[in-house]
Amino acid sequence: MRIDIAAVGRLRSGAEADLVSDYLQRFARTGRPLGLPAINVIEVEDKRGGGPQAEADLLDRAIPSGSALVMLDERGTQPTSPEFAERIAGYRDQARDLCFVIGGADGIEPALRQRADWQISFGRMVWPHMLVRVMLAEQLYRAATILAGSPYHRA
Ligand SMILES: C[S@@+](CC[C@H](N)C(=O)[O-])C[C@H]1O[C@@H](n2cnc3c(N)ncnc32)[C@H](O)[C@@H]1O
Repeated sequence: MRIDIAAVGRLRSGAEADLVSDYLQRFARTGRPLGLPAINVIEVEDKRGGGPQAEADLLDRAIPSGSALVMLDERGTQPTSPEFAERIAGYRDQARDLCFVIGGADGIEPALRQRADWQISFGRMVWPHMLVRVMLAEQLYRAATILAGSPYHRA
């Protein structure tokens, strides 16, 4: 199994980059004994201002073929953290590669979005994509702690 996050935009050094790096390191440490691999972040950037279609083309080329696609979108379903963890464990148990997709300022192009195996939302409000990256990294770490039975997730 491999897990990737394919995201539009380059995350420069700063608070968000530090948080993403910290949560992904924690995920790697907690996930290893559970059979969960370290997560790769794939960044794509369209410097010509081609909008969602150009970003979709770049994402399409960057997404590892055969991966189950989990798209981050405010219109998606809102799983609880334990449901999210269970779903990740399910992909692991099927030895299915997994790629999370985060769009750019104008969102994920509709045809690409329709290819999603699962669309998940962090609420109906729109968040900046770099913050969504932090939130996703935290939820992935939380999922690993839930699967490990560790006390991080207290709910
Ligand atoms: C600034 S938002 C784009 C919003 C855009 N209006 C749209 O229609 O998708 C950039 C990206 O952040 C992610 N995002 C923003 N808010 C989100 C939310 N509430 N839940 C899940 N993902 C979100 C999505 O991947 C989105 O493509």
